[in-house]
Amino acid sequence: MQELSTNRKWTEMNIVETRDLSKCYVFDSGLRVEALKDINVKIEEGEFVSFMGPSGSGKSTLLNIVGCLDQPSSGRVFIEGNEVDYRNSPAIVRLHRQTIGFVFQAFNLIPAMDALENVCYPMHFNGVGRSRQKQRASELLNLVGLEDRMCHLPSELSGGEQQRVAIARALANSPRIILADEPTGNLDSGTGRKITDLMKNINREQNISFIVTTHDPEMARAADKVLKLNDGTIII
Ligand SMILES: Nc1ncnc2c1ncn2[C@@H]1O[C@H](COP(=O)(O)OP(=O)(O)OP(=O)(O)O)[C@@H](O)[C@H]1O
Repeated sequence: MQELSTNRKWTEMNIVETRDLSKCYVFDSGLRVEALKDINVKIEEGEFVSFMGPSGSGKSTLLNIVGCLDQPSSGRVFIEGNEVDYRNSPAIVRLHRQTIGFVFQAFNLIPAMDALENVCYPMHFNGVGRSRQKQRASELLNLVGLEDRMCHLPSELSGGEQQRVAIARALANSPRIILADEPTGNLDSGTGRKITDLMKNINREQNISFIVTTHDPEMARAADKVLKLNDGTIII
């Protein structure tokens, strides 16, 4: 009883929390890669947090586990105070539809859909009406500076423009958390700054928590908190 009430207190202020989270990849050869070792992080609602660290330090692995795209080897993850059960597929789908938005490093846009339709797509699964989908998608594409590219296919957009569509798509269902892997990594510095400002404005205005892996000092400066990883552990 006492343990339960302590757990509740610990989680209620945090939108994301990990406890002793570890990830170990084991290969057929017997080789083990300890990508994460006993990670404990607490991210408050509305916080903008950056994960920084050298290549291979575990940033993407941590982001993917928090985003329920991958499972930990051991340890626990709490989203909005609820422990994630990685075996409960319907619950994971709900988290992906309603709570967590993603920006992937490789964009992951649907090639046959234009920019507007790519942003509409996640809203379709949340039962948003067609005209509202188009209105919101159009507003979001305006926000990321692509008002004159709405009818372009991904193949007709630059890498930077595709990433901006991906950011607009991540915002489509007004998630509580956006997880972004190097969101400005493929943008020129001016566009990157606009995207950083946009993310920060949305973070402030809508109280959406952002967790971002980045090497970009501008993005790190925009963060409320920077967590530095090295060799699978948090060093700050
Ligand atoms: N699917 C996988 N199978 C085996 N090892 C993996 C896998 N994914 C990541 N790793 C290993 O886990 C460690 C952490 O990788 P991760 O991609 O999380 O690092 P990162 O900090 O995001 O790096 P980068 O900045 O280059 O993207 C690395 O040693 C990597 O080789």
